Amino acid sequence: MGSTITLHNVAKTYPGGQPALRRVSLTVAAGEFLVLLGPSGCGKSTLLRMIAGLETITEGELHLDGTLANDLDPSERDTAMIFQSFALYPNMTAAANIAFPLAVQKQDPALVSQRVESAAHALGIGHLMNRLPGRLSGGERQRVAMGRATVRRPSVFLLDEPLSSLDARLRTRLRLEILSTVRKSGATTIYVTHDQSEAMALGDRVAVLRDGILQQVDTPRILYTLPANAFVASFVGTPRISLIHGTVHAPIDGAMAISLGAQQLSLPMPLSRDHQMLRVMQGSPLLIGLRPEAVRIAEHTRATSFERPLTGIVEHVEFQGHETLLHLTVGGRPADVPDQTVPGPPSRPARGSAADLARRLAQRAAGLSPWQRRPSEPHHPPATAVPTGPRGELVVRAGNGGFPQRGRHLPLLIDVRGLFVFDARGERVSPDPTRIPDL
Ligand SMILES: Nc1ncnc2c1ncn2[C@@H]1O[C@H](COP(=O)(O)OP(=O)(O)OP(=O)(O)O)[C@@H](O)[C@H]1O
Repeated sequence: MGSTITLHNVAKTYPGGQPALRRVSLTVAAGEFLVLLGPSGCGKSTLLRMIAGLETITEGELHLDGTLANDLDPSERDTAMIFQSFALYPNMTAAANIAFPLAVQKQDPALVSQRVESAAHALGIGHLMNRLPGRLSGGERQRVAMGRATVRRPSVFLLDEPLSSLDARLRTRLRLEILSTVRKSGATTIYVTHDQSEAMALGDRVAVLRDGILQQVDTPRILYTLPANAFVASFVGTPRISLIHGTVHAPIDGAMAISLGAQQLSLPMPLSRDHQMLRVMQGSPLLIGLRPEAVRIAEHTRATSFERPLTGIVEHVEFQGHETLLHLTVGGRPADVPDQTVPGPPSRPARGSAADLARRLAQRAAGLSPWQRRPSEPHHPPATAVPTGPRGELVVRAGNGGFPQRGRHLPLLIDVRGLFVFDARGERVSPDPTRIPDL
């Protein structure tokens, strides 16, 4: 059975260096498959190596099954670690390599050969058992390495980009084999990768790291649908979410709208609770996030009650084989993910009834002087308007209606229920904000 791994405010600073990890708190349940995801240098390997006992912990506590493990020797932790470049013993056959950890423990030879056989069978390498590593392909060697790690039946598997040196097809196949092998063993697994599609495919939950700070730990579905911030939103999902600078227009006596620069999206009435909250963001710089599935290419007359019209100009056509992506100019300014800020305590929990929120919003609106109120503006320009601004800031999937030429004007419909709104720090304010700003 797998161990529970608990990190409590764990930090790491290498001698003479910047902090590689800052106060990371995380619990991995027994038997869970957790993926650590983040860009190069964000601290993934450091965290894994600290759990394995290969790196000291500067601050904080690591518990394995409830026991403080900061100072335990690696051999006392019952973990097995697999690296990208896992070295096999070159002069030993695949079978001897797999058997090695048990041979060192002087286990009963009958048990050893039974375990080796079962590991080889599970990994589909039974026919390679008499070969030396030099006569195996990269993928076969990695399977032997997996066999060597699983044969001891550890409580915890720590996998550090084990497949990144393999080609895409083999990677996809082997990751399924890894998943099934560790699932069968019941061990707790932490799998490091910078490949978001691998993370989404494998993880029961995915922990996203950036600059040594844990951004979010959630199931792949929640990471995608409710990213905590613009960094997570842009790191997870292919094609990447389009982020555009925007503002909220909230006239007292008119419909609320989100401005994307040259064009606007009016919000459906009655306003949803999420959209009501956006009223208080009026005047603040925001990042508007649109995933391709919130946008369709269709005549404006075909809009449903949740869709709003926009016009885009085709800037670039990207053929991907299984799909074609269009990069469109809509007259907005593309936004970068804001720089990392160390998360502080929430300013105010986003709880409270919708009625309470509405009352506070009404109070705020009543306090505005007339010159602060904006006249209502048209919600979108005529379809013929040519947006200006930087190029190709909105990425959408081309439908089956052929691939439009560069420069062509396309009618778009945006499902405003699929809008993401982030504040200037990059934190999500819609949908379902994790904090609400002071009114
Ligand atoms: N032994 C070391 N001494 C000093 N600094 C180190 C050491 N190992 C890592 N670092 C630094 O700590 C930070 C985190 O490194 P780490 O290897 O954990 O990142 P990573 O997310 O695993 O990166 P990658 O995906 O490129 O392997 C980086 O800034 C790195 O330069």
